[in-house]
Amino acid sequence: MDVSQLLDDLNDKQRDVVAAPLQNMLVLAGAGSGKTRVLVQRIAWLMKVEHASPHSILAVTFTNKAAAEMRSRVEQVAGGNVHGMWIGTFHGLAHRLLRMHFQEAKLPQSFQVLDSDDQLRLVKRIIRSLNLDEKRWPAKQMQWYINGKKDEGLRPKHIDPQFDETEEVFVKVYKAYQDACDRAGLVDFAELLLRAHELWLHNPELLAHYQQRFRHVLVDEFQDTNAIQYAWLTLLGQSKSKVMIVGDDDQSIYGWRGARIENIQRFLTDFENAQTIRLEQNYRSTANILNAANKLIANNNNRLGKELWTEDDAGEKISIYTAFNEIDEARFIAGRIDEWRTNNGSLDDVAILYRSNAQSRLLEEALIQARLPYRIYGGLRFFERQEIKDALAYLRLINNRDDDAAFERVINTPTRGIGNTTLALVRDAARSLKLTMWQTCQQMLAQEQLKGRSAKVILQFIQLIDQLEDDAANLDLDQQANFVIQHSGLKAMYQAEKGERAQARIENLNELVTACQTYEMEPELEEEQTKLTGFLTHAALESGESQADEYEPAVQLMTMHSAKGLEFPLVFIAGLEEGMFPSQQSVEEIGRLEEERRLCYVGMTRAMEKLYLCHAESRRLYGQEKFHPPSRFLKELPDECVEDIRMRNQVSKPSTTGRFSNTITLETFENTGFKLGQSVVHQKFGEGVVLNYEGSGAQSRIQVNFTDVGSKWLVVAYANLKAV
Ligand SMILES: Nc1ncnc2c1ncn2[C@@H]1O[C@H](COP(=O)(O)OP(=O)(O)OP(=O)(O)O)[C@@H](O)[C@H]1O
Ligand SMILES: [Mg+2]
Repeated sequence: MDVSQLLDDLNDKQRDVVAAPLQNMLVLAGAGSGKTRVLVQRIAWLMKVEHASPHSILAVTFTNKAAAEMRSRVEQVAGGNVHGMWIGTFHGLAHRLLRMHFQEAKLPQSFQVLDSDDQLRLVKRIIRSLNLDEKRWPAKQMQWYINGKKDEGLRPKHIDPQFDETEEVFVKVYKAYQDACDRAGLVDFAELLLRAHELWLHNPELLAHYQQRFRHVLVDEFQDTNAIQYAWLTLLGQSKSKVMIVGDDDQSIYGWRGARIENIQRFLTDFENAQTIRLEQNYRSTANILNAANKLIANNNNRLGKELWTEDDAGEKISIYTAFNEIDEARFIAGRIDEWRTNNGSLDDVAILYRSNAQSRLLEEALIQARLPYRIYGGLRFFERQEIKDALAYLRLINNRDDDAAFERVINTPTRGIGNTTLALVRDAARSLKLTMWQTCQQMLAQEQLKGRSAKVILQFIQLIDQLEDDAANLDLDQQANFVIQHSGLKAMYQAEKGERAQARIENLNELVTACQTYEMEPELEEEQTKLTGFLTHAALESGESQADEYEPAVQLMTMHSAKGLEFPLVFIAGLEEGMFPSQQSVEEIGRLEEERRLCYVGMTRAMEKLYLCHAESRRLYGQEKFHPPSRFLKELPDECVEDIRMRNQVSKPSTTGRFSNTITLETFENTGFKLGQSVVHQKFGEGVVLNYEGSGAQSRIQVNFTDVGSKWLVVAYANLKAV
C-alpha cells in the first residue's frame, strides 16, 4: 500500500488520527468505530511517512490473539518487514523484557513463569509452612490478595496493616510467598508486570535506553489497563516517546480485576499536550443494532460521553426471543443457526455469547444434536472442565471401582495427604500383580503391605467411595450427583477457593446436577444399564464429539468478556434474565450494575447484521426451577429497534416431539396453507411433518421434522414445500 492509499477508506476523523503530527493522543470512541483499524494504519503511517523504524514501535493489545492479528494486519498495510517491532500484550512484553534483562531484574537466567494453578499450590504450601489454618485462610483468597496488591504496584514492605490483624496475616503470607518465589526463580503473572516496572524504575540507564528506542507507543483497549500497567506506560511517556491510546470507557469490563477507567482521564493530565480525538461513525453494525446499544448504555452515569452513528441501513430488527425454558432457548438458537447454514451462511460468522461459562452446556448439547460444529473460544467445553471431570471421576468410580483413570484423578482430590511415594508403590504393585489400582489397594491393605498413615488414608478413601455408593444408591441420578459433589469434599474444596474462577467452578458443578436431572436415557437402553452408566457414557461421548477441526467452519461460543474487540455477522446472546444477566451479585451494587451494562453493550456491539437476544421464562438452575423476569437491559432497548418473535394472542400446542415449547398463532399459521402435524415434502430434505410455525409475512418460518435429516426451520416463502 503506498502512502496516498493509507488514508483512503478512512473518514475525516480517522484520517486526523492516522496522519496526526507526532504527539500524545487519546482516541476515545465507541464500539466498531475503527479504533483498532486506525491504530494499525497509524503504525503503517509512522513507518512510511515519518520513516519510523519498526524498531522504534511498541504496540500493546489485550490478548495474544489480538496481537497476532495486529502483526499480520500491520504487515499487510505497511507491506513487508516489521522485524524488530514489539507487538504484544502487557504480560507478553513484560516477560520479554525480563528475559532480556534478567540480571538487572534480579532473576536467575532460567526463571520460570508460574501459572495460576501452580501459584495456588505454592500459596497453599506457604500457608501450611506458616502453620496457619487453611480453612480460616483459604489459599485462593490469599492468591487474590497477593495479585491484587501486585496489580497496584505494592510489595509487602509498602503495605501497612495498621493493626488490622487479618491484613497482618495476609502481608505475612505475601512476604513468605514472595521469598519462596525469589529463592526458586519463579515469576507469577502479576509479578511479570510489577518486575518489569521495577526494572525500569531502578535502572535509569535501561529506562533511558527504552525511552530512546520506543519513540512510538500505541495501546489498544486502554480502558482495561490496571494501575501497574499504567505506571509502566507513564515511564515511557516521560521522554520524547509519543503515546497513542485508544479506548472506550463504555467497554471497560474488567473493573473487578483491577482495571481503572480513570486511567483514561489521568492520561490527559499525565502525558504532555495529549490531544483527544473522537471517532463517531460506526462501520460495524446496522442502525437498529447500533441505536439499541446506544440507548442501552445511555442508562449509565459518569460516562465520558460519545455519540455513535452509522450510514448503514436500519437492517433487520433485533429479535427478542422469549423461550419457554432453557432447553427451548438452546434449541431455538441451534435451529436458527441451522437455518443460516441451510441458506449458505458460513458457521464462522456466527457467535453465541453468554454471561457465565456454565451456560455453554445446554448450548453445546443443542449444537451437537443439530450436528453443528462449534468451538469454545478461550475456554474448555463443558465436560472437559476440571471440576466436571473431578465430579464425573467420583461417579465413575462409584459405578466401576476398576476405573483406574478415575481412581488416579480423585485419590488425592481434595487433598487427602496420600504421598507420591505411596501412589508409586501402589502403581508398581498393580502392574506386577496385574490388578487394578482399587484391587491392589485392597490387597495391600489386607496383607498389611501399606503401613501407618498411608494405610489409614487409603482405607478411608476406599470407605468413602463405598459409603458414597451405599448412601446414594436409592437416590435419583441428580440427587446422587449432588450427594457425591457434596460428600466427596469437592464442593467444599472449590468453595474454599475464593474468586471468580472458583465461582465459575461451583456454577459448573451445579449445572452438572441439572444435567443429570434433565438427562433422559433412551428407552431401549434402560434394560441393559443403570441411568448412571447411561449418563457417564453420554458425558464421555459429548466431551469428544462434534469437536470442530481447526480449519473447519464452526460456531463460536464464548463469554461476553472474551468477545471484546471481535465482530460477527450473526450474534446470539443467551440468558438475558434478571439474576443471570445482570448477575445476582451485581444488582445490589450500582457500580457493578453499570459494569454489567457495559458488558451487555460489548456483547450487542459484536453483531454486524443480525442480533438475537434470548431469555427463558423458566430455567433450571442448581436443580431448581427458577422463574426469572426478563433482564432489565431488554426493557432499556427502544421499541422501534426490536421485534418480539414470540407471538401475542398465542395458542399453546403440544408438539409431536413433546420437548419443544410451542406457541403459535393458529390464524396466521393457517394462512400459510399448512397445518400442524401435516405431512409435507421438500425438494432437498424429502418428506417430513410440520411441527411449528412463527412470524408473519415474508418472515414466516415453519419447522418441519424430516424423516431423513431431522428437524429444520425453513422460511416459508423460499422453502417451496408441498403438501402430500
Ligand atoms: N472508514 C472505514 N470504512 C470502512 N470500514 C471501516 C472503516 N473504519 C472501520 N471499518 C470497519 O469497521 C469494523 C470495526 O472496526 P474496528 O474493529 O477497528 O472497531 P473498534 O473501534 O476497534 O471496535 P471495538 O470497540 O469493538 O474494539 C471493522 O470491520 C473495520 O474494518
Ligand atoms: Mg477494537
